[in-house]
Amino acid sequence: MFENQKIGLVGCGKMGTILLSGMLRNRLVAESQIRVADVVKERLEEIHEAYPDIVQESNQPLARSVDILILAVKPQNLPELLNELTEDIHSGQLIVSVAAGISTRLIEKHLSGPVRVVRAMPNTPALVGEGVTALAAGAYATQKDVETVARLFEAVGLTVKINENLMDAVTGLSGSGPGYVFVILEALADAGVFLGLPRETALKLAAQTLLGSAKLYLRTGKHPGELKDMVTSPGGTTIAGLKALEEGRLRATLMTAVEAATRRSKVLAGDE
Ligand SMILES: NC(=O)C1=CN([C@@H]2O[C@H](COP(=O)(O)OP(=O)(O)OC[C@H]3O[C@@H](n4cnc5c(N)ncnc54)[C@H](O)[C@@H]3O)[C@@H](O)[C@H]2O)C=CC1
Ligand SMILES: O=C(O)[C@@H]1CCC=N1
Repeated sequence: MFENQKIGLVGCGKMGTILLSGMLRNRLVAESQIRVADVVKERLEEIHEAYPDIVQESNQPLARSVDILILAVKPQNLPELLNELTEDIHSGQLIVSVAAGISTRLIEKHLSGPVRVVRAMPNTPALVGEGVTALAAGAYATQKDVETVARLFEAVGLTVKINENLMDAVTGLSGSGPGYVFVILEALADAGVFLGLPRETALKLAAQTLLGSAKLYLRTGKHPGELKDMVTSPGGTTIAGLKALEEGRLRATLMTAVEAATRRSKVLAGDE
């Protein structure tokens, strides 16, 4: 599908390189089809060591020469980058932005003429091919463009298509979600350690329990409440633990966390 297409990546930080390695691992594209740019020389040196056939260029010539341009700089750096690239990006290209909180409308406003923009919100489990990425089309992007971008992100996990007005909520839930899950993982392991388990064993038990439970949900499609009931014997151990979770307001706390991150995404967008 990407044969003969040139893919450009501006911003080779955490998310940019996760995507890069996923695309290459899955042989969606060859190294020689990729152009990368970053303002930090060390990042480019690391990429050259790992992928010697990837072409390195500065932002403007890169933006001019590629078919698909992925923008993976921090949201705070994106407006300035778009100003730099206004004259280079043209209507024949497909632009992909992973920046939290930056709308396709804002990106389109910085560009001259109608440019097809698709916004993506991936997450870090993409590093091991288990990410989830939400995709939304800008004003000029077609469903086919969204499908094209989905193919790229399927190299690093699942994809979902959404309306862009829900993108801040996605950012608060799955974009930021790995942060919450690692705190939960660490807390479960701490509990095991408190009760005498070796740290390594406790972490393995906790991590596989999270992974297995998530898979059980995804594979069976059963309601989470039903799966919870499956493990909860009357008068047993789980219900005692669940009561403590309710007393600690775990559900409300998680909902507040997602809400706070969503609000922050809106602030980054300048919506609040
Ligand atoms: N890290 C994460 O979990 C997720 C990040 N994102 C989004 O991905 C984007 C990148 O985030 P990270 O990779 O975490 O940040 P990062 O700081 O690791 O990477 C950003 C890279 O962009 C480079 N850069 C900055 N200004 C530049 C410019 N003008 N030209 C070329 N390169 C430039 C930096 O040197 C850096 O290597 C952000 O917009 C963020 O909102 C989206 C989903 C998840
Ligand atoms: O914390 C952040 O702003 C980025 C966006 C989603 C995940 N990490």
